[in-house]
Amino acid sequence: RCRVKVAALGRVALRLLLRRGAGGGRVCVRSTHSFVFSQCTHGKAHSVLSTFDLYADTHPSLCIGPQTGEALDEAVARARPSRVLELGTHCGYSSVRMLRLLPPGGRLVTVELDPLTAELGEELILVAGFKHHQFQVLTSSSAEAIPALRSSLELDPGPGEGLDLVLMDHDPERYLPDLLALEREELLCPSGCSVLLIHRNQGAGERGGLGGLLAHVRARPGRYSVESERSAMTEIVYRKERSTKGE
Ligand SMILES: C[S@@+](CC[C@H](N)C(=O)[O-])C[C@H]1O[C@@H](n2cnc3c(N)ncnc32)[C@H](O)[C@@H]1O
Repeated sequence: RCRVKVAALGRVALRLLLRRGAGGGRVCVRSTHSFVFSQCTHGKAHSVLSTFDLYADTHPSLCIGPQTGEALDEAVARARPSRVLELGTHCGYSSVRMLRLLPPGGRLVTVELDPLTAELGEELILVAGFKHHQFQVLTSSSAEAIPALRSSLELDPGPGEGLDLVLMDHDPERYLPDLLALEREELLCPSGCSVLLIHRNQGAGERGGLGGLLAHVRARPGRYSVESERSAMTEIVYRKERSTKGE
């Protein structure tokens, strides 16, 4: 009876260890960076991405991963953006995913609050083969970065041109205030801007920060439409040039 109890305890301990290793433990930016840096083929974006995925198979990770990554690839292919803003760089996984799909002359500005994460993320984007004329990492909160974005994006003053795509994967409580700030600063391209919102917890779409944003969007059908909702990503499209009756 004692052997059976010890074996059962062993199984519980193993399950806890595995759960902690694959998802329940703490995300370590340094460990993610050093694994990807040392295991990938430098200069190859696809190798950097698959090495991130390999790491996430056995370690806690905040990267969007391959499934949401595919939904992101499709949204980028549809929008064919030249100017992209990402809020929440982390280690650069989604930055690399988007950069590899941008046309020549395309540019990504990615914003990361934590200085160490921003530094390590920037290094992995360079390791993937991208150059500083293609991307810029801004070490700042989204709230501070947005009012200063016009110069980083090399946009002319005033409306007319702007961001073609925005990926929000930072803090869901900031999704609505940051969208409002992007509108206020006239940074969203008036002829169409895809705004991609990552929601990691199932059902979170209708709660908390993302819920507030979707309520704002649905209340303004002349300006926004919800394009798709799949694989933990909701895509909305902003357009200012069509009829804005009642706004
Ligand atoms: C979930 S991770 C982003 C993962 C990334 N999109 C990927 O797939 O690799 C969120 C990141 O946003 C950063 N962050 C959180 N709040 C932020 C804010 N207000 N402004 C800028 N970055 C923020 C965090 O430090 C973290 O690195």
